Formats: sequence, C-alpha cells, structure tokens
Amino acid sequence: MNSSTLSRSPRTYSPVNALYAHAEQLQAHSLSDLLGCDSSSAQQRASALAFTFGSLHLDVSKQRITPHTLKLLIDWAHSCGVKEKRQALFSGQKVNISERREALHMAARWPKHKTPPKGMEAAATFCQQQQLRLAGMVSRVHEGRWFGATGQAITDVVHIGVGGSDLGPKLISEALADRPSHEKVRVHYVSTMDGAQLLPLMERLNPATTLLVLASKSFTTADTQFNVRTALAWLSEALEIDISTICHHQLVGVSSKPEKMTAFGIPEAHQLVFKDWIGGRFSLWSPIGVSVAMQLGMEQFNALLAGAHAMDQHFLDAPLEENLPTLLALVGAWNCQFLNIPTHAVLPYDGRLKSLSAYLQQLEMESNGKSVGLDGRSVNHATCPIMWGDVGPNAQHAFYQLLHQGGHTVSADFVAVAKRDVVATDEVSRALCAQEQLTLANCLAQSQLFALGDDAIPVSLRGHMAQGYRGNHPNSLLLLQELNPWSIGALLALYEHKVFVQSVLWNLNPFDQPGVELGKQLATSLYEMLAGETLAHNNVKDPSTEQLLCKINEWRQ
Ligand SMILES: O=P(O)(O)OC[C@H]1O[C@H](O)[C@H](O)[C@@H](O)[C@@H]1O
Repeated sequence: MNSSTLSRSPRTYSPVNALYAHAEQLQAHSLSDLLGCDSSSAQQRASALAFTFGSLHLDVSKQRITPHTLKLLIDWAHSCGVKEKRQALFSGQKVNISERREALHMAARWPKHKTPPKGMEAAATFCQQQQLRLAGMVSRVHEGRWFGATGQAITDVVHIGVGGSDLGPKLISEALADRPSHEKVRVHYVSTMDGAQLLPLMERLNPATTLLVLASKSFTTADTQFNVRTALAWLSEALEIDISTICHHQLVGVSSKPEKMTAFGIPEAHQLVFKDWIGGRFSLWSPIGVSVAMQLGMEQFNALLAGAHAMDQHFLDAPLEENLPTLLALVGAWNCQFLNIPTHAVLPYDGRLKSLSAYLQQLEMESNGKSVGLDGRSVNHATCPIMWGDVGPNAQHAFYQLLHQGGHTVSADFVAVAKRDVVATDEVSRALCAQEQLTLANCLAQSQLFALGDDAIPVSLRGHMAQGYRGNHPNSLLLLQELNPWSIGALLALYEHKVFVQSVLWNLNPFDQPGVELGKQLATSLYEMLAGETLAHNNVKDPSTEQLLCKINEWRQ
C-alpha cells in the first residue's frame, strides 16, 4: 500500500486532516485565481459566500476559500459538536469548566416577555430585576432627582473600570455619540491605572455634580480601586465633605461582589449586581452598561440588548451553513490554523468605531489565547491570531504600506456602515454625504487590493502604476446598514459567538483567563519596593529588572 492510498484510507480520514490537505492544494492558487474575473462560476462563488442577517451583511468572498472549503469547515464544526455545545451554553450548563460556572451573558439580554431556554430561566429573571434597578437609577439622574453630597443634581458620570468593565461601554458610548442622548448628562471613561485620564476630568468637572460609577466584576482590580480612591479624594477635598458621605451620595457600584461594595461604603440602593456567570469581557449587557444607559437613555440601551438578542436567536436557530457567528469563526480558524496566518487586522471604516479593535482584542485574545485544551493536553497549533487594528482610512496613511508591499501576510475584517443619518443643512449634508461615499469607496478599494494585489489594477493602467502589491491577504467585509444601537448590539454578539464557536473547534475554555494573574502578583511586590514599603530587592528575580528598579528609584528621589 503506498502512502497516497494510506492518506485516503477511511481510518485516517478526519475533518481536520481533510482541511490540512485541502489547504495545501489551495496554496497553489492565489486569491485572485479564486476570485476570478467575470466568469459565471466566479460570480456563483461570490454570491455563495455572502450572507445577510437583518441589517448586517457578511461577505467572505475575499477569503481564501471555495464552497468546498466551506463544506469541509462545516463538517469540522459538526464533528466538534458545535450544535450540542451551543445548546449546552444556552441551557446554563457549566461550560466554564475551570471556574465551574455557566456562561450566561445571553441572559442579560433575554427579553422579558419571551421564555428563555430551559436552564436559563433563573438567570434571565435575575438580570431583568437588575435591569429594573438600573432603569430606576437612570431615570433618577435624567429627571434631576439624583443629588450629590451638596444637594446639587448630577450632570456628569465618570465610569471607572478597566478591561471588560470599560472596553464595551466605552466602545458603545463612542459609537453612538451622535445619537440623541440625554442632554443634561455627560459620560466620561477612566481606565488607565496611572490616573492620566482622571486628571483632566478632575480639572474640568464640577465636583458637586459628578457621579462616579465604580465598575469592577471582582471589585479587586487595582487599576480601578486606585482610580476610585483618587477620584473620591478629589471630591472629598473639593467639597470639604468626608469620603464616606461622598460614597453615600456620589458613588454607584457595579460588581458581582455585593459584600465588597457594602464594605467599601456603597449603600445597597446604589449597588448594581451581576453574577459570576457573566464573564468580564461579555459584561457590557449587564449593569456594567449603566453608563451607556445614562448617556443614551433606556430606550436605546434596550435596543442595544435587542440587537444582541436577535443575534443570539440567529446563532441558536440558523443552520451552521447560514449561521453568521459560525461562518465567521470557521473562516477565522481556517486562516489561523490551516493557512498559518498569525495576525488579524480589524479595520473599521467609520471613526465612530475607533475602539472596536481594542474591544475585540480583549474578547478574542483573552478568550482563546490559550494552548492547553479542555482535555488538559497541549494544543499543537496557534489558536487565536494576534488581533490589532485601527480606523481604516487613518491606517491607510500609517501601516498599509507594509501590508501592500511588505513581506507579511495578514487576514482582516473590514467593517463599514452603508448609510449615516445626519441632520444638517443641505450644504453640510451634501458635504458629509460625499465623505461617506469617499470612505466606503476607500474601504472597497482596500479590501480589493488586499485580496488581489497587482491584479486589482485595471489592465489599461498596469504599465503606468507602481506595482508590487502582494495581495493574497484574505479579508471579510462586515457591512452594517446603519450604525445604531440594534446593529452594534448584533455586531458585538456576532463576535462573542464567533469566539465561542472557535473555542469549540479548538477545544478550549474561552471563559477564563488564568494567564493574566501572575503579572498582577509580580506587580504587587514590585509596587511595594517602589513605594518604599519593602527594600527586599533580593526578591527581584533578574538583574535587568533590578537595575531598572534602582534607576526609577534614583530618578524619583
Ligand atoms: O471587572 P474587573 O474584575 O475589575 O476586571 C477587569 C479586567 O481585569 C482583568 O485582569 C481581566 O483580565 C479582565 O478579564 C477583566 O475584564
């Protein structure tokens, strides 16, 4: 029996092996071969690789795949039990095995009048109760009935959190900043542990009318605790009122640890609670989103939840072949595992989505950046790619040169918004409309150039234009009809479920993050040395860090 017969033997067949073999065959073809020209088969391929759900459109026709690739990928998804594990997720099974918890962020957006899946009922009821409390707080602030320690109504909300307690709400606040919002309340975000974002706010805001939101699932994250401490010291000093009275009037706590909020001095009436079965990076929909609701009002906050819920339902119901989160996951896994593309760019062609890549970095890299499977075995291939990105049109003037003519291959998601609702005078509207069209044209041009390289240049121009565009960067285009609460809710839930499906394909637990702990512990002991509390330099494990510590201490004298 020769080796080729062996490789085709039914005993050695597995969807993964079939995909590796298929990837090898496809390497012989450039993306431009796959995309073809005007032939009818190329057109059929393109239309078979485009999918619409509501006001979201996903086009993966510039990926290095054929309908046959997709078929193999779907077989793989079936063989990994995506459908069964999706069911387990929604029915509240303890899918977060290491922490022995459910992962029920979908309960936070489950509509009140719709029966949740069996196993999610209690979670949905709990989330709805907290939403009522949240709505009560929002209306108190909006109606001018929330008074600070000196009796003045609140005008500014400072949301203090980091990671999952910051990135989602901040992204939404920026993305929807041009929507009608509550004109009397402004929302600000503070996350960096150095106080750099807090300082200008302390100079600018009125301490008597500022409400702090302390958002921290664990209620122990040093970055957030230190920022809050500084902010409270500012309010206390400026208003000449003791900190516990300030805590009583001008501090809202959002956490999964009510006892810690109480110990901190936050009255029960100002606490919003979510349970530990909502992971930090999946917590935007929980009371962690309170500042978004403060900015946009409950109607728009509910529309955000409705968009995310619509995606949940689509993920639950749609066959895998038409299931957007599954397709996005499969294409991403194909690029990373089978085509060995190590990095993935997120390129929104809309300035309002400037924080999308930071949000997705946490969502994807913290979830699936792991190399030990659920079975305890090492995974022998890269799992999540390194995610990075920026607002596309700006990035064109920064790093696109390397992508077009450098030596790396990347994959990318272009994200674009088809139409913008602008209220302006005729002339300004026309000017803005031209800007929108220009942005969309640039998005399509770059997505084409990424895929086709030199072949994107019309034949008539080839002789005159500088060439050497490498192309072959597989990319998807995610088109939103409009950027509104519903569509961004659906978009983010799409990525959440993408991450879940990939975790199933790679046999990982996407809901823990053990790799971030050690750094925090090391920082704690170094902090003590910097703060002069211990002089145990001999605890520093390497001379490089020790000499840096000495230099810093010398310069801080
Ligand atoms: O919400 P917190 O408990 O303050 O956590 C904030 C962030 O801290 C971390 O270190 C985790 O890696 C993140 O997953 C988390 O979102």
